[in-house]
Amino acid sequence: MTQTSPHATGSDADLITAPLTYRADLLKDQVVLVSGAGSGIGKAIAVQCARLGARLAICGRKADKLEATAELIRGLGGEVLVRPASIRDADDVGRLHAEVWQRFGRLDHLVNNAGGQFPQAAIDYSVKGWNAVIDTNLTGTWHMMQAAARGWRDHGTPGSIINIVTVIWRGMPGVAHTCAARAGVIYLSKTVAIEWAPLNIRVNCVAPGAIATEGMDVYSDEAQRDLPRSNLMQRFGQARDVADAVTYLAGPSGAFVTGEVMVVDGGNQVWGDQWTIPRPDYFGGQRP
Ligand SMILES: CCCCCCCCCCC/C=C/C(=O)SCCNC(=O)CCNC(=O)[C@H](O)C(C)(C)COP(=O)(O)OP(=O)(O)OC[C@H]1O[C@@H](n2cnc3c(N)ncnc32)[C@H](O)[C@@H]1OP(=O)(O)O
Ligand SMILES: NC(=O)C1=CN([C@@H]2O[C@H](COP(=O)(O)OP(=O)(O)OC[C@H]3O[C@@H](n4cnc5c(N)ncnc54)[C@H](OP(=O)(O)O)[C@@H]3O)[C@@H](O)[C@H]2O)C=CC1
Repeated sequence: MTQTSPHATGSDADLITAPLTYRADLLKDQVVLVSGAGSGIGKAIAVQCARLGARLAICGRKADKLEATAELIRGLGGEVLVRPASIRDADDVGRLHAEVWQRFGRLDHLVNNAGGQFPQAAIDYSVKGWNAVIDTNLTGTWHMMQAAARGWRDHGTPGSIINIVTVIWRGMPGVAHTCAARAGVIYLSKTVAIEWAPLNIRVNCVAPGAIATEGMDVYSDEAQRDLPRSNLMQRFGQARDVADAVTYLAGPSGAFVTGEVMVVDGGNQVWGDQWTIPRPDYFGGQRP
């Protein structure tokens, strides 16, 4: 993440030195493809996988951001294929996957992290704005999923897909387009988890709540002030919280998990503001 963002979850130094939750050879020699790895959550996932012994392929639209991530990985002694690509371009995605197989001869995990949206009242969406969010988060993710599955089918090897979505269950006013796209990804994932089980492919999602990354800068100051109050922890989560969930699903711990959505939201799902007893000071004190 950029060092200037108020939502930086930690420095590059933190990414490479923070204590690991998992043993350091957990993903030894496995190949992990991470989209959107030039910043925020994707960068944390890519660097953590490298620290766990994986070889990385990373993509995103902006080469300079990817190079910065690659530098960290190489600094750790890791191997990384850097491939600028837009997940919205199916042909480019096909070429990216072919390059991964050519370079490494295998792919073990695909982490579909690339995505994003902008806040706007749904009634005001332009066709172009709607399409940008759906094409990126739903269709782009699908291009990557299908290319990975075809690779595993053609090579006769197992694989796993982990799609980063978000906590859509209560609706999110202001980002209806992304709620639609992520709901699509979740049920796409559950469905192909069934279709692709005979190919030995597991398909799961990780749904983060509010995580401190520079991606948050697209929201107003007011929204950014309120978002940490959207969960029981009353704070932003960290990119590494999401990276740990991804690692759980990629590692041996995830071997019997498929068609699942792992929620990493500090309790956003159960947080509400209806009290039959006085509201504790922790949550802002008595109701007016
Ligand atoms: C409220 C309830 C809260 C509950 C609490 C829940 C807690 C969890 C909340 C977590 C929510 C999730 C957060 C995140 O995901 S943050 C990190 C993600 N990162 C980003 O979102 C990055 C920023 N976004 C983007 O980069 C883009 O939105 C997009 C991903 C779509 C990029 O696509 P593209 O590059 O094609 O986009 P363009 O910039 O070219 O724009 C295309 C058209 O889209 C319209 N548009 C774009 N931005 C805006 C805007 N700010 N307002 C209105 N319209 C916009 C527009 O039509 C663009 O076309 P034009 O430029 O020609 O007009
Ligand atoms: N931060 C949060 O609170 C939450 C985030 N998420 C999701 O997690 C993911 C990561 O978000 P976060 O790290 O916070 O935000 P960032 O904006 O930092 O990361 C998004 C990444 O996606 C890449 N990307 C966007 N469009 C494309 C595309 N068409 N092709 C390839 N790469 C693309 C961007 O790189 P580039 O610009 O170089 O293409 C960028 O690196 C996103 O899907 C986000 O919506 C979900 C829930 C909460």
